[in-house]
Amino acid sequence: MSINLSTFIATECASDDRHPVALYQLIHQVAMCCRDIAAAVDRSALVGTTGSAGVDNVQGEEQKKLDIIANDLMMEGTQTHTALAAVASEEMARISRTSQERTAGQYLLLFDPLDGSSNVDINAPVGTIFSILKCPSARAPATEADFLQPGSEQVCAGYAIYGPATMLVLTTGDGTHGFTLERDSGEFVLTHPRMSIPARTREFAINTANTRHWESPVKRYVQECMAGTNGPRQQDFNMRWVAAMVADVHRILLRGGVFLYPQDAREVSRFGKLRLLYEANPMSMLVEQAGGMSSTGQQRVLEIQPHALHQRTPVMLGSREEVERLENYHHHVRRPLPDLVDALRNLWTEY
Ligand SMILES: O=P(O)(O)OC[C@H]1O[C@](O)(COP(=O)(O)O)[C@@H](O)[C@@H]1O
Ligand SMILES: [Mg+2]
Ligand SMILES: [Mg+2]
Repeated sequence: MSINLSTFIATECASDDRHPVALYQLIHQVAMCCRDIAAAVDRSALVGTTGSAGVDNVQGEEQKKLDIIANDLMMEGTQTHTALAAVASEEMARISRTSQERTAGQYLLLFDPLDGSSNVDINAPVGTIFSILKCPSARAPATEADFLQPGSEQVCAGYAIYGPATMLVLTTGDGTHGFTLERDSGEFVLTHPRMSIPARTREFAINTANTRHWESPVKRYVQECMAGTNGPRQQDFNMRWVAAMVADVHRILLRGGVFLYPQDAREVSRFGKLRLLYEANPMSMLVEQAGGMSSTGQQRVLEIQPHALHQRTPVMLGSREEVERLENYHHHVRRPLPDLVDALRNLWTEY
């Protein structure tokens, strides 16, 4: 007998003494928003919603029409949820407080409404990434500072992938579970319980067009993979890059591999490309819950203390042995005054 998302949530909820029912209701609501976004992506070529919206977002990146539509669907679908105090999105400069009266035990929702949105116009996979945190201030209106919690504080992380099939993958800290949308019934059906990333892999994912901008540990790692059976790794590797983090991470959850978006010499002021709070943190929790690892090369992603809502970070995640190897390569390189360099870089990002 198949288990759908509602049944799964009811069962989890009944056996969970860590989280209240309200959290599971919120997760279900976010899943329904993802279902609406899947439908919007599905019909985009038919109704003229592919292409650029002609404006930039807060990150200075071009917004696609579907970035805005996906953001609106998430906002509209969650605004009235009583368990939600405030929302932060890649597409919004500031946080948005919900219309709910502030009560104790509410949550904060963070999301990247459409990840990999440049794939929309070529009918390649895109997705939605989300993260849920407890709101620390019980009575006062939620503030941006409330969102600046390390990823280890997340109570739920997940993504939806809009590919040949729509899937929802989520964790509340007890394994990573995948559901497939059955289009006729509109139900998410549990198809991938307790996903598990193999510790070893021979597949890596990185945008090699940026090779000349990487730091030496990443150059070394990729060169060794590319050297194949003739190199120090003595085995051939395969390379994949979908240019949508959801799709690359999804592949890793299903068959292993390692995904890298490292620090880039061109991006000193941005300290990596991917956003910590609504890309790197949720993906890191999902990967760790599936037995993998996630690191900046220097530290566990989930232990980074955020200082800004749209902060960026280097990310290396996936099969444990490969991420450990990457960390070792980074630890062998002496960085000049690393703390001072990081502090200056962070200040630059913030102002
Ligand atoms: O185009 P690049 O530099 O290869 O970057 C691809 C990366 O950028 C992202 O598309 C960023 O996500 P957004 O589309 O949400 O901005 C990741 O999903 C992906 O891994
Ligand atoms: Mg993204
Ligand atoms: Mg996006």
